Amino acid sequence: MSCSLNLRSISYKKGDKYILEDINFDLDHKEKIAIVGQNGVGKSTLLKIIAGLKIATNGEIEIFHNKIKYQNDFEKYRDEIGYLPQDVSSFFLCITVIEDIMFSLLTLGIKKEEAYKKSIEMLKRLDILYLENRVIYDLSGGEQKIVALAAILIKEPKILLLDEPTNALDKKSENLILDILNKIDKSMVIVSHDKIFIEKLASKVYNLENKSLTEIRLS
Ligand SMILES: Nc1ncnc2c1ncn2[C@@H]1O[C@H](COP(=O)(O)OP(=O)(O)OP(=O)(O)O)[C@@H](O)[C@H]1O
Repeated sequence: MSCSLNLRSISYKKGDKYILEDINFDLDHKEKIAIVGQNGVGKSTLLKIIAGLKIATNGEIEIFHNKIKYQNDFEKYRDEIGYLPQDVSSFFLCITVIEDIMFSLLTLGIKKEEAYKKSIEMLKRLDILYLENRVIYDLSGGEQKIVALAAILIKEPKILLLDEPTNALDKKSENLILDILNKIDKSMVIVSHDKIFIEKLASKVYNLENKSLTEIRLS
């Protein structure tokens, strides 16, 4: 089976306490899986380990069947992995919405005119064109979340790691995001407390409890 991600016996220790122990899962190409669990069980920590933002204490990660040995190895996959943090307030690098969305493309070497055109298309797709010239830090939490998602999606990463993509969103925005994510044929790991959202998006659901993952059925 061709996989985007393989996690083998991943553990993570904070101080003298294990937060995660012996975590294993495979994410097939274009598969969408969800991780649920109570507050503080380590869901965000696990996503950060996969994104290369935290180093596992033990265990092994493979990305596209390549073993990640050192944190630097994650650099090779920076453009392939789109990570949406739970709190996006420190996610942005530019002042206005359009600048931030374009920035992702300019760093990929795309010319300014083309980057602008694509960014406008993405804002339209996410129904936030009206935010184009707004200062990001003046936006609501929900608006910031959608802008962050736009900045990630525009780079067309092969793996999406989404931490609570719908918290702070109203029903209309949530449905729009659900529709967009359902249409994206990419591998995804979604952490969410929103069971209805997960049911409509993920083909597998794992519960994180007592430091380990168990596959569950929601209904
Ligand atoms: N920077 C940190 N310093 C100290 N402890 C931390 C830090 N980050 C996370 N933790 C602890 O690690 C544990 C797991 O946190 P994590 O944020 O991964 O949980 P979570 O399952 O994502 O929770 P939530 O559903 O509330 O977002 C918690 O006990 C938390 O207090």
